[in-house]
Amino acid sequence: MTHALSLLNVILDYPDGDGTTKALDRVDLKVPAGTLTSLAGPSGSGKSSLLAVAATLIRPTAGVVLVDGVDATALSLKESAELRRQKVGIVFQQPNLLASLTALEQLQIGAHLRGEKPRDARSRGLELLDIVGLIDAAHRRPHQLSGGQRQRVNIARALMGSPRVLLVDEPTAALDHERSEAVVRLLVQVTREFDVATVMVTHETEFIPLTDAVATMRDGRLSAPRSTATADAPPGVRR
Ligand SMILES: Nc1ncnc2c1ncn2[C@@H]1O[C@H](COP(=O)(O)OP(=O)(O)OP(=O)(O)O)[C@@H](O)[C@H]1O
Repeated sequence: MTHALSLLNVILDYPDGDGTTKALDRVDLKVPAGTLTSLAGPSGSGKSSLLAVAATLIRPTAGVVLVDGVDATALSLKESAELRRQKVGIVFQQPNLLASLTALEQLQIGAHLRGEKPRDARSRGLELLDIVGLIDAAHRRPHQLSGGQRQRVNIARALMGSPRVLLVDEPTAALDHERSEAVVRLLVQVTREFDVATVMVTHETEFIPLTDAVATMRDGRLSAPRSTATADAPPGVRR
């Protein structure tokens, strides 16, 4: 089986006064394309650090990060930025949409920066807005969208560059229960549809059964991912 994302024996030390804080301690994680792994664990356990290393935003102290088979830790900063641009989509907790741009324009701006043809970017943007259920809101600005709709734009924007790896940081933190479940279901759907390897940090354990696997961080150590296929879904959560 090929893994679009692999972290092998990854260590991340942050300087902390005279010593260091071990944010990631010999972490191993392999995420096959087309699957979504939930990342759980208490505050301060290292979840955001893991996402940042997987996103090639932070270089680990030791270990290997393979993105679509390429060792990001062996690249120059410029080369790893290019790898990130081509292969990694990131969905931050807050959508951080630009207030003056429509939903479609939020998607087009990244494509413009990547030098893509405006016409191609427009049609891909519309296709993605359709997939996330926002085709009728394509020309609305952020203040005309609900929190759930803004998060959908955020997800569509992360998919614009056709990433191989999608990293999602607590996408439901600001949403009510119904919208949270819809966003997690959407993430599973796009993971399948675009055959992307997705990692989602979440505190909402009740939605984990909707995803393919779960791994738990504790004090920088990551448990081996466990398939959710046999896990009992909590009442009210349909698989
Ligand atoms: N830039 C930094 N410099 C120094 N220490 C840091 C830095 N970022 C995180 N840490 C430390 O690394 C450890 C892991 O933090 P991290 O933010 O990855 O955890 P987390 O599980 O994402 O927490 P939360 O759920 O609260 O976001 C913590 O001890 C934290 O204090």
